[in-house]
Amino acid sequence: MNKILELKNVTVKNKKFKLENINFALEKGYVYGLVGKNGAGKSTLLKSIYFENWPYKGDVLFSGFDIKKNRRSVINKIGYISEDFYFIDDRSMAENARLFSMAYSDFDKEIWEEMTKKLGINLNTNYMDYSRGEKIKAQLAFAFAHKAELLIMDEASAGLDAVFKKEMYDLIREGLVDGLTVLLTSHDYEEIKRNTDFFAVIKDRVLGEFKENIEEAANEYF
Ligand SMILES: Nc1ncnc2c1ncn2[C@@H]1O[C@H](COP(=O)(O)OP(=O)(O)OP(=O)(O)O)[C@@H](O)[C@H]1O
Repeated sequence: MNKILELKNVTVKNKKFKLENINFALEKGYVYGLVGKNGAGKSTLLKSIYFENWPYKGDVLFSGFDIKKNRRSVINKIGYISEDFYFIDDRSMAENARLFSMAYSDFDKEIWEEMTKKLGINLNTNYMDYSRGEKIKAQLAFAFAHKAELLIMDEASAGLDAVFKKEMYDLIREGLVDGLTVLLTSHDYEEIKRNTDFFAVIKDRVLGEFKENIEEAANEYF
């Protein structure tokens, strides 16, 4: 198994909530879906993997490297796509890309220009003036431009129009061929069923195993 992300005995928590004993490994080239009711802990888990200020206990390995010890290089290879991503609100997207690209060693300006053009992103608009869908488009283009190997997508597709949703999953499918891996959450059962290869359910503060059969996973959910 060519593991891109592995969690070993991980505990994530915030002031009111704890998810313990999380163990899973994601193989490269697949889409993994996390399912769970509102408040189940999906975002807490994803934020803890990506953001330094969401500490966890246990080991999180990216391509075998401990994230805590190799944060800078690992973050270069992860695209985090959600409302929580941190572009600067009162700067244009062009300025945001200029500033943020400095932190990404593999940022490819040509891919950025090609993707933003393809997705119809107006780079002169301030980030805060984008609609929710436009923000997600910009984040996705940015992640592809810095050659992310893992996309963590927290409710990224919520509220997207049908055309962009299809475009987004088409881009993901193309990326999978080159070894991209995606870990996503969504509340849209049909969408997650159509676009995800493995599913895991968080229920009663426990994360179940990733399974190929969504019906089986969903039995635990409903
Ligand atoms: N910063 C925080 N401080 C305190 N409690 C928090 C914080 N963030 C989340 N929580 C609580 O932790 C629990 C898990 O929340 P989380 O956002 O991870 O769930 P979720 O599965 O992503 O939910 P949703 O599907 O509604 O987005 C909830 O009870 C929530 O109220």
